[in-house]
Amino acid sequence: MLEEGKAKIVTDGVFYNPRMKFCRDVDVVVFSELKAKSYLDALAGSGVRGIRAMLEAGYDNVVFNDKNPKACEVIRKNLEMNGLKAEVLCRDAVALMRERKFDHIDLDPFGSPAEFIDAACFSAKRFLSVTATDTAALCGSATVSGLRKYSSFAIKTEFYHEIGLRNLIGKIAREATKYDKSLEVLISWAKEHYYRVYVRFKSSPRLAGKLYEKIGFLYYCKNCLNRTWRNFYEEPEAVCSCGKKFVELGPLWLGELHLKEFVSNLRGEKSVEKLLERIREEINSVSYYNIHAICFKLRVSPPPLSKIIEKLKEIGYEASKTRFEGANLKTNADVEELKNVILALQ
Ligand SMILES: C[S@@+](CC[C@H](N)C(=O)[O-])C[C@H]1O[C@@H](n2cnc3c(N)ncnc32)[C@H](O)[C@@H]1O
Repeated sequence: MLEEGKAKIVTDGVFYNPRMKFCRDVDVVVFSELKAKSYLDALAGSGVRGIRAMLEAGYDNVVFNDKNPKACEVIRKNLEMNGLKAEVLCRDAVALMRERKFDHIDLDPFGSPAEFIDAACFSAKRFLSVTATDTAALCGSATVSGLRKYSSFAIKTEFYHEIGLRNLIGKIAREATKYDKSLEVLISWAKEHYYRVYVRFKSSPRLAGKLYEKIGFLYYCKNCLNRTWRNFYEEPEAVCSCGKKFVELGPLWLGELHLKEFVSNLRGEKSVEKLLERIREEINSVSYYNIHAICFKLRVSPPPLSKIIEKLKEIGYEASKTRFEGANLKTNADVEELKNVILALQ
């Protein structure tokens, strides 16, 4: 028997990844704030996510689903062991989500969530939370997989984590609008081998059309590392100010990666709070700069990140660390201004 949070679980050979504990720790903090009226753990495995939602986030109308009969047997055992009662279904998740609606749906698949997103956007009344572990397809390392799964073009850049997260949200947003749903991103993050996104839907054909002001293309210059972005209603950009052609990445989500008011209300234990703090600090900008990549171009050694941020702020720009792992910063200064700051710090 294992213990995770307040849950006691057995796995009996059914999938359970202890490395995802942190993800579920954040879940209980986020779910407590959502207070959903019904919840579908669509790809439940051992049921640990839904069980923790019941024990730690006050969720009481929970449906567990997994197409693997062995998983369903384990979920029933785990519910009983934790003194809980809930409906357990052994269905194909897509078929189930086409038949029934839920206030909150969680998708936590093996690899890509792509095949489930359409039905989840149809079925989820208010909230959808999604994990993706096919980071190569999302972030541009596997361009053709990204096209196949997400109908979005990406190449490997030095800000690939953000491309991956924006690619995933972009897919959810595009699938939602055909059901006349708009969305806002409550919180999202990238860690190790996965991305995690929580969105809130709003039904409105007008707002669904307006959502394309937050979906579009990022233009990236491999020569000088400049980037800019345009939404679907704006004229595309072809050439960088350095004279080289831009590479066009997308469609991607260009909107906020979290909702300030929502994140400011969340409180977690130490490691969760560390992530929340980084998210709260991060300024709103579509892509981060990786300091090592810029210094490599400039053939200089990287100054401390905090010094660059301090200097940018001193001369009137916004600047912050990011939620993404690595020597990254966000700023409203353009790449040439950032390069000047780095050179001045040598
Ligand atoms: C990554 S595991 C879920 C892990 C679990 N959510 C957790 O937090 O530990 C994915 C689960 O999805 C189930 N699954 C895969 N395809 C499915 C489908 N089309 N419908 C329902 N369940 C499916 C698998 O049997 C597997 O148990």
